[in-house]
Amino acid sequence: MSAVLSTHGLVARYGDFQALYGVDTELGAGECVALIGANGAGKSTFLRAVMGLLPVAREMVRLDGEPVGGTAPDRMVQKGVAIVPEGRRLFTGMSVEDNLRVAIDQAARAAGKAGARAGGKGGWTLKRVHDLFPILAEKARTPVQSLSGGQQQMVAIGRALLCQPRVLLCDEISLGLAPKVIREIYAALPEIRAAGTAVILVEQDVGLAQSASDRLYCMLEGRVTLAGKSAEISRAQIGEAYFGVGHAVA
Ligand SMILES: Nc1ncnc2c1ncn2[C@@H]1O[C@H](COP(=O)(O)OP(=O)(O)OP(=O)(O)O)[C@@H](O)[C@H]1O
Repeated sequence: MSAVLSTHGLVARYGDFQALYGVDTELGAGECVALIGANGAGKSTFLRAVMGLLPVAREMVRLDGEPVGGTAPDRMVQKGVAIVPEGRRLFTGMSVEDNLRVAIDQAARAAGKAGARAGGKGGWTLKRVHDLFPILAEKARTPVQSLSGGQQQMVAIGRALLCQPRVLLCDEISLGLAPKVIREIYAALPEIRAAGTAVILVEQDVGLAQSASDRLYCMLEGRVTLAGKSAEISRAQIGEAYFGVGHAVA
């Protein structure tokens, strides 16, 4: 597999506390990889470390083979990596459309063409985001804080897509949402991948993670304890990797 993104012995710390202990992963072009694991396993830390939100050594993260570890997040966006962060982090007080336009402007600046329409590799435009999540067109003028959690998540995903990513990092996009809304959001994944964007999904719902992904990694206490094709991994294997030997997932 030629990896679009890979990590090599990725180590991350919060001060004296070590949260990741040498994490090796690979993400193929257009692939969807799920990252599962119990609370505190290090999943969000992994995404933060990849995105340049935590200091890591250059060689520990590669994008198309180029060492990019520790590159500032705005530069990572320019290089084609976008994140849907835990908690969404929308610009409250701004409308749905203005939230999305921030990303369009950012992508245009990154492309060095002032005022250019979003025209990066993924070709994501406001219209395509509206096609993906029609409710965002209906609510274009609505302040984001008035939206439901699911609608806010759609804005967060749309905003990330408008950065024209080749790699999309999603942190717990189903958290706190109703099953119907989760299905709507996950239904967008095939189209995102069809646009050539590879996805890393951090997901607490193991069944959802497994069904949505090509491959998965399970983490426990800052280490990868299981890696393989999602369709081939058994619940017993996941149970052991998730909690340590001797446990099972329901
Ligand atoms: N800002 C921080 N400062 C110090 N320690 C942190 C910080 N953020 C996370 N940690 C610690 O790092 C470890 C990994 O946390 P992380 O948030 O990456 O886990 P996670 O797998 O994403 O779990 P969750 O599903 O709860 O978000 C945990 O022990 C957590 O307490």
